[in-house]
Amino acid sequence: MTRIKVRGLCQGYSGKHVISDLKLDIDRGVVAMLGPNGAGKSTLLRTLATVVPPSAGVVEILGHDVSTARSARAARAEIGYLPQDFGFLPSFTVHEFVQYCAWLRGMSGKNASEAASLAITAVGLSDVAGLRLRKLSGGMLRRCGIAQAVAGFPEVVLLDEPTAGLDPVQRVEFRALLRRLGQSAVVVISTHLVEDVAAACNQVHVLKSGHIRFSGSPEALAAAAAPSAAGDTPLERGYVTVLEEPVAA
Ligand SMILES: Nc1ncnc2c1ncn2[C@@H]1O[C@H](COP(=O)(O)OP(=O)(O)OP(=O)(O)O)[C@@H](O)[C@H]1O
Repeated sequence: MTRIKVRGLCQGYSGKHVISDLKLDIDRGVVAMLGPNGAGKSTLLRTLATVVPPSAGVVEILGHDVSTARSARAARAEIGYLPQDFGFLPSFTVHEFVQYCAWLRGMSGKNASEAASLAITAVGLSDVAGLRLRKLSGGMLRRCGIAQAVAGFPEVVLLDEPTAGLDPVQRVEFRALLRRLGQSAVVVISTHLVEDVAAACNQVHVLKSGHIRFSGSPEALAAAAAPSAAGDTPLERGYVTVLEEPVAA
């Protein structure tokens, strides 16, 4: 089943489109939205998360067309979302916060509590589960944000720059978590980091100026590299090549 289906999506701010006529089908696995600053990655994830309705076009999440409030609500129960600017409640403990976010998605209190414990363990925060969020470091807060997105193992997980602020060991552990999640859920991450794509993603879409410039496997992106392209790895060179290719008129 196509769990995320996008057709003719336009999205923007103050009447100016930052995403134009975008088409996307995502069935399973870990999928990267890779692109430079301002490409429209966060705008796309926000739209998939049903935070904002599409300006034009169709977005279907698990078969729900999210343009109406009712079907957006139905989809939201199965979406875990980590926004780029992740707001948190400083006086909540880690466990209370993750449980609260799971409860907001419609889980009962007991199930939400169990789901929170599992998610907190998955991101390596069990030792600080009782600590208030205002006491956490930036990297720990980011992991708490990831925990709330994956609590209860929703079918669709959307993570906006999830590895920002993580140290190298946490990043490696997080990629392993992504691979585990991707076995049952659709996981979409936005990132600037080709290392994240190489280590954890089955599929990558390169986004530039609101258009998809490449869709395929990380291996196919590496294979697209021009011999003269800048970059330290084949994947970086493939990414740079795709970004620099002229757009067909
Ligand atoms: N709330 C907003 N109001 C007005 N313009 C916005 C808003 N959010 C984003 N934009 C603009 O939309 C464009 C796409 O931004 P977006 O944050 O989606 O890109 P991005 O690929 O996620 O970038 P980054 O990697 O820097 O986070 C940018 O030109 C940005 O300035």
